[in-house]
Amino acid sequence: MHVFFLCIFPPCKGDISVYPLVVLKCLQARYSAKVFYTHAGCTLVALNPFQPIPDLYSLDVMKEYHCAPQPQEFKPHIFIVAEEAYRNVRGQLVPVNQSLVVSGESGAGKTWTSRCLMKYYATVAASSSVVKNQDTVERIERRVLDSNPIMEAFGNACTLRNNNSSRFGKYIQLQLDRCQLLVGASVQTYLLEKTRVACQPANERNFHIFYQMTKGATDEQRKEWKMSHGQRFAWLPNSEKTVEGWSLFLIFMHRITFILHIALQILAGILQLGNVNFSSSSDESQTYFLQRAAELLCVPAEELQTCLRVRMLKAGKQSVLKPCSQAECSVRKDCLAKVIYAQLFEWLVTFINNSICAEESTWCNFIGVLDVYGFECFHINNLEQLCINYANEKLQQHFVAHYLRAQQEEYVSEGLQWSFVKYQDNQSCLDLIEGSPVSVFSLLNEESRLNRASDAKTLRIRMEKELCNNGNISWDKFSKEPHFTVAHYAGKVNYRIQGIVEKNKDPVPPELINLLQKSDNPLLHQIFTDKEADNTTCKGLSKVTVVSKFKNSLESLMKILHTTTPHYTRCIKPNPDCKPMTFEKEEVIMQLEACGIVETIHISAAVSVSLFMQALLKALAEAELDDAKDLQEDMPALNPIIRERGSVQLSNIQEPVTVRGWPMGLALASAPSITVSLTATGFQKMMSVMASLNLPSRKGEYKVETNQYTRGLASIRAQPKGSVKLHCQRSPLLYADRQPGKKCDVTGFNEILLEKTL
Ligand SMILES: Nc1ncnc2c1ncn2[C@@H]1O[C@H](COP(=O)(O)OP(=O)(O)OP(=O)(O)O)[C@@H](O)[C@H]1O
Repeated sequence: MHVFFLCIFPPCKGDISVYPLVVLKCLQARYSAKVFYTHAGCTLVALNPFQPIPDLYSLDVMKEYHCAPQPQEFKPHIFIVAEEAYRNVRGQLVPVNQSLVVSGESGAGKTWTSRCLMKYYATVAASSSVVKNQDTVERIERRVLDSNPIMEAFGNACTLRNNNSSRFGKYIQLQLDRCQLLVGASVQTYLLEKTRVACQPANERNFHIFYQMTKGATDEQRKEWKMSHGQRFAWLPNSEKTVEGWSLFLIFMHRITFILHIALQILAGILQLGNVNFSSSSDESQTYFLQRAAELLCVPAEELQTCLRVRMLKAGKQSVLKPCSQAECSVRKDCLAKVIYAQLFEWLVTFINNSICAEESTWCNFIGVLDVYGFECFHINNLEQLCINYANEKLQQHFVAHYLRAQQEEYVSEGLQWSFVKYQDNQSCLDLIEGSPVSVFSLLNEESRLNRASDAKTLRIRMEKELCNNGNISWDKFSKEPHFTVAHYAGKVNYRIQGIVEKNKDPVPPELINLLQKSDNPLLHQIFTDKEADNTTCKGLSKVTVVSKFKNSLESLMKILHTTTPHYTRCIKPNPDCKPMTFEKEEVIMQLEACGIVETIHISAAVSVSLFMQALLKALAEAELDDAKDLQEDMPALNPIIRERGSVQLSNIQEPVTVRGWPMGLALASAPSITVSLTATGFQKMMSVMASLNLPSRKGEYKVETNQYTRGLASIRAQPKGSVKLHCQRSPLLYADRQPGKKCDVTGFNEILLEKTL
């Protein structure tokens, strides 16, 4: 039997690693032309300009997008995403509720984007009713928008990567009534970085609210907060820098309610607590600050001191008191501050929700905005990064499922067999992290429940033994620090084991909770008494670990996401120094990997090669030629190639070009180059089919249009020695701005590029 080759290859050669580079070039060219938004498949890529762009988000622009018959034909913009979601609700397209998922690394522009989205809805979803019911509408829009700076004051901080970094994730649900008017909102938050209260990384700061208080306090407030002029606080490093959100804080102070005053008094107590030093040489100052802290927290000073200095050990029914070492006292002090701040933040979110949430009977649909931390990989990674990256894995899985579903719908409507395409998703990585019966989380939880100090080396050995069947985990046995490495969809991350179990336990000595429950501060008393009722604090037995709590909250989020129509926006930070108009390629390429854009291209490539082949076969079959059968018999040869993405050579890349006046467009078709063995008969039949199809030919090359199936094009040329070269292209993944009023014809776009290569 002779073996011939059917080569499908795209216009120019390269390999899989070239893809992100082409996307990069396109984004860079657009950035330097001050074009910050780009569509990439079903995702909007948003580059951070790091400077205000006049009129990009003005009221007029909002109206333009809102009123356009086809906003998607306008320049890519966050308002297209906003409007599309809004119209879906209006059209009651199932699923009617929408989720706008905004992701990206710290400083990439997620909060900015979320704010833009909220302002958009506060404008367009209210405008038509202003006349009807001005008071209510004005109030609710304002209240929703006003809740932002309050929450940012408590949950944001100045970090090395962003002067206004959100240290928590949030899902804001904008509630719409039957006429799609904004009638309320609610906020769900995730994983506040509470360690920052008592420990700020070098050159970073504590939460904004503390600086706003120390700078903005009136004399009267200073007195109330027992804060002398110019007093320095150990937990407020870098106080000399400008205070983020200070002007908003002043407005906030004017409108502040009585209960928020009480909350600020508690924060003042935390600041004084931070100045308590347990070294024996500073007994006097210890008493001084401790006294102030106790007064502000409304607890007896001696009891506070005892709680911080003496540990209660349970031995059967007996309790034994044991003095703590200096280091242990500090840990207890930090723990007290963290638990107070975390509970206060939770209370604040409930407080805000109570003031902005509409009554259930008044709203019927919602648009959710999800602003979560992006994938993180630092030099040292701990439990926080594991949780964040786990959340990103979950979201990536959701994104891929959505993306494939969208493609599936398109292809099924075109009569193609979707079942042919199998894609290996990130389930095995999720199994590794959260799966049952054994996973990283289950082992951490088991270890956390044992009543003994955890040993990093022993835990590593246990992990290795229990999880060795999962290919996503590995270990460098020669590393000094015990760690484990997880191969995430966005790259490998090393997690340090030392301290991870303690973080997961997040222990709060019961003595501290008892003390806070006795507080005369009504708010402090309330939040800790309520907590006891819901069993989440450490009264000893029913402690929920950090990963369990996070997993549960993420599962609820995923449940909501699964019932909504998602829209994805990936924010990209073009340089680490937050400089305007500076595009650093290495920085961007890492984020393209981390936000899953590269992964999407891979999937798209795997999908399209399969579908393209099907389309071609279908075209041949529809020409009523039996000969296509032989080709179909050879199709199974494609399966393994498609499944093992690594063996598929991707090489159909075009440089960014200017076509038909579309600036810096990019044709990035997603059909890779593959080699398939055909039988001699198969090859001959294929050639005779080609000849009988009456295709237009140029220089001995045939051009087949398969747009009715794939919106793609192919050109086929018989090669010497009996092989066939097939150029194929599908819809570009990334495309240029579409001209207003003119439908973007992606096929036409490809056609031009194809003509160039013929
Ligand atoms: N579209 C934009 N136009 C102008 N400036 C922007 C835009 N997007 C972001 N910025 C600037 O970038 C800064 C960082 O953005 P933002 O706070 O939204 O990042 P983030 O992704 O939410 O970061 P983190 O995860 O740390 O909270 C903003 O304070 C703002 O100065």
